[in-house]
Amino acid sequence: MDKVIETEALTKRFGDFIATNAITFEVGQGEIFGFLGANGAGKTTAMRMLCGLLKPTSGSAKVAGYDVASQTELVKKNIGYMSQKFSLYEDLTVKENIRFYGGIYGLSRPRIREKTVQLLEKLQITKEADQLVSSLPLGWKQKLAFSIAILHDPSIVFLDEPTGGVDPITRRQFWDLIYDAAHQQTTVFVTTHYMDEAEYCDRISMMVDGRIKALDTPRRLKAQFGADNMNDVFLQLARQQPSNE
Ligand SMILES: Nc1ncnc2c1ncn2[C@@H]1O[C@H](COP(=O)(O)OP(=O)(O)OP(=O)(O)O)[C@@H](O)[C@H]1O
Repeated sequence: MDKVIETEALTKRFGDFIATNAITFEVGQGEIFGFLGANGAGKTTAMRMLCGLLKPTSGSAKVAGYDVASQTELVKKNIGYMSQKFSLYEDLTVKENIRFYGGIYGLSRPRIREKTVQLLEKLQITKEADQLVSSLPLGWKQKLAFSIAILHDPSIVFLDEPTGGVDPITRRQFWDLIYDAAHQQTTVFVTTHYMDEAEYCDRISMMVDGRIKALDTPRRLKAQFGADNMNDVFLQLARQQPSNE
């Protein structure tokens, strides 16, 4: 398995507070890696470091082969990122958003045109191409934001709670797009609060108070914790006493 993310004791402190505490893990090419934890567990902080947006206090990480502290521009070029408040421009049309981000990612005009047609067809929104993004339902915006995050064919895409606020069917459709990307060998690194989504991941890490407390396939985690579902695994981990390691 080619590794596209490798971290070694990656740590972020804010003053005396340790938001991400010496996390070490690897993610392979084409893997769907779920990054789970309660609110405030340190997921967004870790993800921002991996995207080259936040300098680690100590430890190290390589993403797509580049060091996240010293090669931030190369990291950013090789990843896609969809934040919780995904970054589409509401006052631009669907097509204008695609064109805008295609330009930011450095795609040529013909390539942007080609990608636009493909994307609109895939999402079945060709008719809506000239509508303002603000007029689209939330689930469509999420799918559009994801498709735009991978417009430049990055080797990894980071998704920070990409499906918040939509129903299970719409979430399921979103995950079809994730599977497609993974089949094309794009690595998907995803945080979520939804435990049904956790089941869709190849492997999952569970973070508690800045540390990774468990990391494995959903099936093995359930076996390890004697749990029927991921929610149960999550609750068991969250209930454990803080350790003094
Ligand atoms: N810039 C900052 N300065 C100080 N503390 C911060 C800063 N950014 C995050 N924190 C703290 O670090 C902790 C981890 O935050 P983080 O956003 O990484 O958690 P999270 O697991 O992503 O949570 P959520 O699911 O709510 O997004 C929180 O207690 C947060 O208040």
